[in-house]
Amino acid sequence: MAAQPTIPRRGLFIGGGWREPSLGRRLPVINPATEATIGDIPAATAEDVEIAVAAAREAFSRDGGRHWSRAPGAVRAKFLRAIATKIKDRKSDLALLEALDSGKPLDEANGDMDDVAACFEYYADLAEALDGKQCSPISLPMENLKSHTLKEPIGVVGMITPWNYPLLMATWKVAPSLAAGCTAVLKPSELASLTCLELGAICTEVGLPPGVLNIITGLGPEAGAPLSSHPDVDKVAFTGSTETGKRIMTAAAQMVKPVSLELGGKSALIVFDDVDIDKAVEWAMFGIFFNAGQVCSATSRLLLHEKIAKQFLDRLVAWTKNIKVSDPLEEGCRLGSVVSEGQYEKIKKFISTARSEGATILYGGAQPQHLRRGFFIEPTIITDVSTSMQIWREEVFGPVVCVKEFKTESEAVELANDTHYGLGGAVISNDEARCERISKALHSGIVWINCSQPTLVQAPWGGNKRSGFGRELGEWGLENYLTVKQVTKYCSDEPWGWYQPPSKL
Ligand SMILES: NC(=O)C1=CN([C@@H]2O[C@H](COP(=O)(O)OP(=O)(O)OC[C@H]3O[C@@H](n4cnc5c(N)ncnc54)[C@H](O)[C@@H]3O)[C@@H](O)[C@H]2O)C=CC1
Ligand SMILES: C[N+](C)(C)CCCC(=O)O
Repeated sequence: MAAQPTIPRRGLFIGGGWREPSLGRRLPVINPATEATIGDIPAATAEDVEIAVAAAREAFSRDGGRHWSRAPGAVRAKFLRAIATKIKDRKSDLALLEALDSGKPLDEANGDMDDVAACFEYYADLAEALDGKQCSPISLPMENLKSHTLKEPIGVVGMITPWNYPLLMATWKVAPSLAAGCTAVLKPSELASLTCLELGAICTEVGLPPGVLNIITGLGPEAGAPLSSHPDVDKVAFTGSTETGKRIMTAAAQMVKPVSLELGGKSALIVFDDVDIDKAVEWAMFGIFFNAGQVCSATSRLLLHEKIAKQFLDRLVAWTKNIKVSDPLEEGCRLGSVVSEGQYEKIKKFISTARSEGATILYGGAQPQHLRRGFFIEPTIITDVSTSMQIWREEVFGPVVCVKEFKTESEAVELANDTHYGLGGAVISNDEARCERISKALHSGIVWINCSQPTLVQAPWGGNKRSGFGRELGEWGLENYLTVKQVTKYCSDEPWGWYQPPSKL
């Protein structure tokens, strides 16, 4: 097991320095794998939100924006690359903090830190490329007018992020918004804020201009709500539950503030009868057991062709029995604890409701015998599911997959689309034409073919329906934080000629 680090005691990161929260309150940090309190984080309130937003506003307009918001993208790129380098230098201690804070396996947390660094580097490149995209001419059918566009940073961004990928989900917002020239106030989840606070320390080390990124930890209603309704915040970017997303959108609507929302999901993985069963089983597991299923795009509904269903489930159970469920820091751990007691209770309730509604718990469903402390739940496979059951309809956000069989391709698509959500979807088949057809037929923002979950920083990420709107990552992620200005010039020597000139007499 890795050595337990000291948990840094941080304040709120505002205006380039650390501040105690105005009301002096702090929240405990609980390691969900041991239930031990391992530290605390500041609890910001509306007073702190005021100060943080003011710092971000000042940084946005400092010196007319010469040093940040209107500076060449290359200037901002330098800082983003420096942050990436520091993340890489501190990879193992950040990963350890994140594993202790969230319960995810250390191997996963290490991978997340690689993704964080790669995301900062990617948007450094896009910040540079942005300079070359300015003043792009618009083709017009007349000679006397010329138009071009300017892409400008949207302003001060409020970011409210979840606990499932604490630093990565923050980075998906911080990196592109800073690349665009915005300044920001980040409010990570109270359930896992440690690595986001360390990002503050890194910003200081790389000399990021004060106020460009401010990080305030605290509870949703106390710190997140005043941020989402603040009149001086120009945009809110949110990842989290659909319920909170609705509240944020309502608050932002009062100021006609744009929002981007990356919300829940109930994604389906469709497996046809022409596949290599073991390969498909592994993807099905990765789709729902990775990060203990606490993934917005988790393929939590498994649709199996009836011809292979029995054999597939036998193999799925055999593979699942083999998953190492343990303390996240143990070598080879593949399933850690879920993030909190609240989440643990919620998942257990989902399982008991499924049982009482008549579904079969084919495997798992309880706390593992060997882990009596900590919020661990066995990887769980549920069959005999009907489309009216809660387990089919609602997001569990835990290591729980529900299974249904289908006979035909159209039935599979209909079942996959039978949800209010629209984030991800996946199909496994050796028939390429069928995979193409299904990728078009699924009502979701992301489709995986012959896999589930691989995520590329270059490719757009986001959902439809109640999974939200707006796209993160790729060039779409940068556009999220830019506004397009039209500049039109009259360039004829002739007068416009609409009104009669006054008589010269
Ligand atoms: N799509 C996703 O990535 C995520 C989905 N979820 C879903 O949400 C369920 C509940 O988890 P929670 O942690 O409670 O998610 P949540 O949506 O309440 O929390 C996400 C963020 O929103 C903030 N927040 C909460 N209430 C707020 C408010 N009124 N105004 C502004 N910000 C607010 C939280 O402090 C946190 O930073 C999970 O069981 C899961 O189903 C949770 C986290 C991530
Ligand atoms: C793709 N992955 C697993 C790295 C992140 C998913 C994002 C989310 O759960 O909100």
